[in-house]
Amino acid sequence: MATSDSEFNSDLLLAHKLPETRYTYNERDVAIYALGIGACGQDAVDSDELKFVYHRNGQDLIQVLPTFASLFTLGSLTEGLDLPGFKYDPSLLLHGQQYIEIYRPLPSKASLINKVSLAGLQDKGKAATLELETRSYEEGSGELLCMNRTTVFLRGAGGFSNSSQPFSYKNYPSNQGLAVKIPQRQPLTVCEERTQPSQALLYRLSGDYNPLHSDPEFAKLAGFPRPILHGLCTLGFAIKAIIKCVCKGDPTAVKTISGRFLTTVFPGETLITEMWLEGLRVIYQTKVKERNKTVLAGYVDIRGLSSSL
Ligand SMILES: CCCCCCC[C@@H](O)CC(=O)SCCNC(=O)CCNC(=O)[C@H](O)C(C)(C)COP(=O)(O)OP(=O)(O)OC[C@H]1O[C@@H](n2cnc3c(N)ncnc32)[C@H](O)[C@@H]1OP(=O)(O)O
Repeated sequence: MATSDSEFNSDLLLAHKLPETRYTYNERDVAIYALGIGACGQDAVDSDELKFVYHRNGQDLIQVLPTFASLFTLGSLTEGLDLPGFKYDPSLLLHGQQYIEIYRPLPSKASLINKVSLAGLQDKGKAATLELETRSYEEGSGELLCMNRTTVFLRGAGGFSNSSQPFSYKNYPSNQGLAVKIPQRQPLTVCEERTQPSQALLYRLSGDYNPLHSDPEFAKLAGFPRPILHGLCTLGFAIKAIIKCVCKGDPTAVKTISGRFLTTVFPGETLITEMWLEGLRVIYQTKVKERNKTVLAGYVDIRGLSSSL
């Protein structure tokens, strides 16, 4: 169905095939990512998190945090996505949600081929939400390693369809939603971690160079008093807390990750992640201590439970 709006053409948009992308990484990238989400940032370097940033020559391999998989989508959205039939201003883009399924433990180095497709587009009036699905296959074996579904919230890009029947396209099963109800009872466990004032400058070295996180002038034009933290950096802190507190430090215990970014985080703020267990699902929410605001909420499905819980 094509609408009368000259900017928006759903026929063109839905027929468009997004190009494959490639992502190659090694142990150095894995370590830089882990440092970017605060690994070894709170305790002395002999903490449990050393395995994410260092391994002795010839002994074991560096361990890969499951949220590292979110980087495989770099290149699809961060450099501005050209979609025929749909226009938006990339400087007003905010990361809205992230959903990740991990099918087998992430290797410490790999070369991946990403198949990218449009998973959703919604006209929210003042904004639009755009969802991209990325399936990452290991080059050579062709094995499917993981799937990411990235939702971006495009401020100012809504209102392109009939307001009495706003355009809504979703191309994935409804049971893969992100909706989460935070339990009313006390959390099972809570983890507090301070981000560094330089956190976004460190995190960006993993490949998301969006100036919203580093350039004060750009941040002001985008409506913020100063650069904000990458959503995926906040998500990385939260999931690392779950691995530490619920999964006994085992990053391979994580199967599925979902998170919705509710409010922006500023580098230097303290993140408090509260966790509840429901079967093999960890429901979590992350608050900024200094402003007492919930910034992220979601769930993590795990493969098994540690006996001490
Ligand atoms: C490696 C690949 C990377 C991918 C690219 C990412 C690039 C990065 O560099 C960019 C970033 O990291 S930006 C930083 C992280 N994100 C944020 O800080 C955003 C935080 N969230 C907000 O500010 C608000 O929730 C806000 C502004 C998002 C929405 O708040 P409101 O305007 O108040 O919206 P509201 O009126 O409550 O809802 C309107 C409709 O939108 C839906 N919605 C709300 N929040 C959403 C969110 N976070 N994600 C998806 N949808 C969302 C609501 O459900 C509502 O829809 P409906 O009317 O149908 O219920």
